[in-house]
Amino acid sequence: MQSILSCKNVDIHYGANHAVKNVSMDVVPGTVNALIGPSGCGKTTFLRALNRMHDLTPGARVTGEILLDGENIYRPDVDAVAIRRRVGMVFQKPNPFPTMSVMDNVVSGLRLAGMKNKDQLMEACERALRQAALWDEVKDRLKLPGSSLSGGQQQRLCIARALAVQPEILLMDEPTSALDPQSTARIEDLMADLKKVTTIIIVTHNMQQAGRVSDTTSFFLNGDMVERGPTSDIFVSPRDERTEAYIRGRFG
Ligand SMILES: Nc1ncnc2c1ncn2[C@@H]1O[C@H](COP(=O)(O)OP(=O)(O)OP(=O)(O)O)[C@@H](O)[C@H]1O
Repeated sequence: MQSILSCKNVDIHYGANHAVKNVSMDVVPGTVNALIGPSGCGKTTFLRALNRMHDLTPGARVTGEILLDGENIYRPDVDAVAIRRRVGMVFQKPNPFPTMSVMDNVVSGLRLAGMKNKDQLMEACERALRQAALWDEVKDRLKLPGSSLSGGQQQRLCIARALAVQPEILLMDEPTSALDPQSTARIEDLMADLKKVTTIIIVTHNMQQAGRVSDTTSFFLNGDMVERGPTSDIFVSPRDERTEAYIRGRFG
């Protein structure tokens, strides 16, 4: 199957620190792809390169090619804001706009893109909240501030906000690390449905989570992508002894 995202020889530096080294990977549409590895190995740095978030990081430099539907997202004439609409992001800590209502949070990206029609906005809001498995809990509270929801609901609100603009890819940076086990389980359950509408790349510290939710797993160490493959292969029969040592809990 044709890749939706193709990374070729990607290097990322912060000044003299070579944080990601010559990483290549192809991502198939409609899959969940986990990035795992010990703290500081470059997972988040790599993830943030995939929607040009490093444009906003002083001293960060990305080289190599990152092709979205065959188009290099770093070409000088490509608009980073347009890329971030096509490649959405959910962060570690839920970050809804605190004073905006639930509905305004969800449709904020659509409003920025120029959508004004109230019926269309409402329709898009309901669709995104349903996709994020939050509609039933908030349908009577759409006018309350986003900050009035629980932590787990706020994270699903952020997922809905990211989904509202119908991104081709959703980047998730440890999306459950600030949540309790029950909220974590809800988001993990949600991912199987989300891949029907988008393609997911998720950074996780939690190997059990990677095993539960992902189709492919990539193991990073010291900025190198040591090994990548179907999640079952990586966890059952890794080819590289460093992957094996990590997944057996011998370091990290
Ligand atoms: N904004 C930054 N400026 C300078 N160096 C950075 C910056 N962000 C990360 N680094 C460095 O880049 C390397 C990779 O960090 P990164 O956050 O990508 O690792 P990680 O695998 O996501 O770690 P963790 O699992 O702890 O989040 C580390 O050496 C880190 O100190």
